[in-house]
Amino acid sequence: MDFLNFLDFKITDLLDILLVAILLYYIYKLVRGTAAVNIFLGIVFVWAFWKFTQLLGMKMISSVVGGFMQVGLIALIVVFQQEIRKFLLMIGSTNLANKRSFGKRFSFLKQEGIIPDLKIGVVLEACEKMAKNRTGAILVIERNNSLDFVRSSGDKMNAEVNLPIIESIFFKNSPLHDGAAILRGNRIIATRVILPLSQERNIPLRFGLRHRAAIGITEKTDALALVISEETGNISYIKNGEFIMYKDIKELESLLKKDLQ
Ligand SMILES: Nc1ncnc2c1ncn2[C@@H]1O[C@H](COP(=O)(O)OP(=O)(O)OP(=O)(O)O)[C@@H](O)[C@H]1O
Repeated sequence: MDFLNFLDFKITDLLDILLVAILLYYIYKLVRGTAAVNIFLGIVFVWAFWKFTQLLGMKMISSVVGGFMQVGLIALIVVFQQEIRKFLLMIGSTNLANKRSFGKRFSFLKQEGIIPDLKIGVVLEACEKMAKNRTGAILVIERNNSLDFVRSSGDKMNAEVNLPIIESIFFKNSPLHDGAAILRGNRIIATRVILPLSQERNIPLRFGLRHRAAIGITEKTDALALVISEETGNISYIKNGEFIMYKDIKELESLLKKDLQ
């Protein structure tokens, strides 16, 4: 009854499947919308062709393609160098001390001590005011992945989140208004930050660099972004590289509360 062996399903098998699923999800997240998808499909095609020629016993062509596949691993590292970098960055920048439940117990791991929770109401009030005045802004809210790797591209700050500070950062004539502000808990930890731009090709043309930058950082990390459009005064909520729709500011507030729990 060898064919029934697959019924011998252990808990480690379940864990195995789960880990592969998570790995595939992260790979998908990294390559989505980039040229890497086409390269990956190209590799799959060459591999399928190689197996096909082997099956038909076409020795010469299969040894040529086989030779190519043998150096495949090195080629993969070269071709996917950017994606591998991002993947390692994503894992390496996971800030365990920032995890809400975990972090409260292990807050001594953080150099800056216990960080108070973000006052979402204050942030949204500032967003509404800026939207009314057509002041463009990007606020990036850190969650579990540390944003230190982008923080260094801007100016460090350590100010409590409050309405006048947010408004004055993004005030058009302020020297700080360009780029993004990063929030960690209830503190603004950087301004004028340059975010990585998303390479996604399906972003509607009406969205420019500000929105592309917010999509970029939320694709690469688990941060949340609020973007105020200078052109339309719309407040966009961006998570996992996608625009999250909401009806009104109350709904946005509850979405943010949920995502920051
Ligand atoms: N990589 C980046 N990181 C952070 N901020 C950026 C980045 N690129 C552009 N910005 C910000 O976006 C501003 C330009 O916005 P742009 O008009 O291109 O975007 P938009 O998405 O159309 O927004 P809006 O609707 O406000 O016009 C810049 O002045 C700068 O402050």
